[in-house]
Amino acid sequence: MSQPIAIHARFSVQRDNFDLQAQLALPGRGVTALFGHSGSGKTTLLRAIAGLDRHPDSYMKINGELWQDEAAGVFVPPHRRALGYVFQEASLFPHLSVQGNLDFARKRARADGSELGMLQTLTLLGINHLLDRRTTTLSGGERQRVAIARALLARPALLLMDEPLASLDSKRKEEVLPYLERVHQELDIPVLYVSHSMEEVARLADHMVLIEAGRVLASGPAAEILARLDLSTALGDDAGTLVDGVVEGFDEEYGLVRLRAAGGTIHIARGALRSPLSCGATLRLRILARDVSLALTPQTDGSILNHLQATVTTERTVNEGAHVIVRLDAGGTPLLARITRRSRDQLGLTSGKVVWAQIKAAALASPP
Ligand SMILES: Nc1ncnc2c1ncn2[C@@H]1O[C@H](COP(=O)(O)OP(=O)(O)OP(=O)(O)O)[C@@H](O)[C@H]1O
Repeated sequence: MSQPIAIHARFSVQRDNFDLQAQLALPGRGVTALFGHSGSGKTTLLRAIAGLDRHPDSYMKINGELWQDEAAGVFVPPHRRALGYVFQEASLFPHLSVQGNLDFARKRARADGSELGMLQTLTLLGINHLLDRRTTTLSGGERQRVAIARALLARPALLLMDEPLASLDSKRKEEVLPYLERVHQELDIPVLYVSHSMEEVARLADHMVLIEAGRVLASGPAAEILARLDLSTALGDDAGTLVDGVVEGFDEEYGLVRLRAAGGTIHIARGALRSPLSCGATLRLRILARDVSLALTPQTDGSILNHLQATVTTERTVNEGAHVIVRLDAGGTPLLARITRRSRDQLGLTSGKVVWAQIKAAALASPP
C-alpha cells in the first residue's frame, strides 16, 4: 500500500573526489532502504538528514516541520531534531546499566512523540531480562537491540539506521533481524535503513532508494524497483524480484514447503525458513534473475521442481551482449530471468511469448 509522502529533502554535497546531488520524497511510514554500493553516499545522506553535517543549498522537511532550508537560513541542530539514530556499532554509555541507558533516553523523549511505552519497547526488542546488566557485558546483538530500544524511547519522528547489523556475524544478524521486523510492524514512523545487503533490504524494506555515485537512480516501492529491467545493470547479481506466497501445504517426506504464488506453486526447503510457518501464512520470497531458467514446455525430466507459466514482456541485454535479462509476467507477478543471448535466440523469445520459468528450489534459501 502506498503511503503519503511525509519527507521532502534535497542535499548537495561537494567533496574533493565525491559529489552528491539527491532529491528525496519519502513516505511517512514503513522502512525505506537506502541501498547502494560502498562509497555511493548512503552514510553521507543519512548524516545530512540528521543534521550531523551541514551542506549548502540543502533542504529537509518532515511532517510539515522544517529542519533545514539553507536558502532561508534555517538549520535545526541535530539535538533539536526528533530523530533516533542507530549506528553500525551501538554507542551505549558504558558506565550505566541497560536500565540507565534507557532511562536517559526516556528523559529526553519528546512530549508529543508517538506513544511507545517502556514495557512495550522492552518486549518488542526482547530485552526485559537485561535491564540490570552493564552494557559492556552484552553480546553484539544484545547491544544493538538496546541501542534500537534507546532510539525508540526518545519518541522520534524519524528513525535512522546506518547498517545496524554490519558489525555482527551472520548468527547474530539472524538473532537481531526478527526484532527489526517486529519494530517495522509496530512502528508508526518512517525508518530510513542504510544497507548494502540485498538480503536485509528484501526482508525489511517497503520502499527503496537506489543510490549510485552520489545520485539517486530510483526511488519507490521496493518490489517495483527490484523488478525494473533498466536497473538490472546497477543491481548486478542482486537483480531479482520479490514474490509473495501463501503456505498451502508441506511435503513431510522431503522436508519441503509448498507456497501458492500468483504464477503457480513454489517449493522451498522447510529448513530454509527462518521460523516455522503454518498453512495460510504469507511469505515473501526473493527470486534472483540468475536462479531462473526458461523453457518452452514444462520440463518433467529435469531436477528443477518449480515451473511457473509466464509471458515474456521485455528484455535487456547485459554483460557486453552475452546475457539477456528477460522480464516475465507470471500471473501478475513480475519475474526476471538471466539467460544467455544465445539461449534467447534458440528459444525464439519475443514479447508475448508464453514460457515456463524454472526456479531451483535449492536456490531459494532463507527467504527472502
Ligand atoms: N568526512 C569525509 N570527508 C571526506 N570524504 C568523505 C567523508 N565521508 C565520506 N567521504 C567520502 O564520500 C564518499 C561517500 O561516502 P559514504 O560513507 O557516504 O558512502 P557509503 O555509501 O555510506 O559507503 P559504505 O557502504 O562503505 O559505508 C566516499 O568516497 C567517501 O570516501
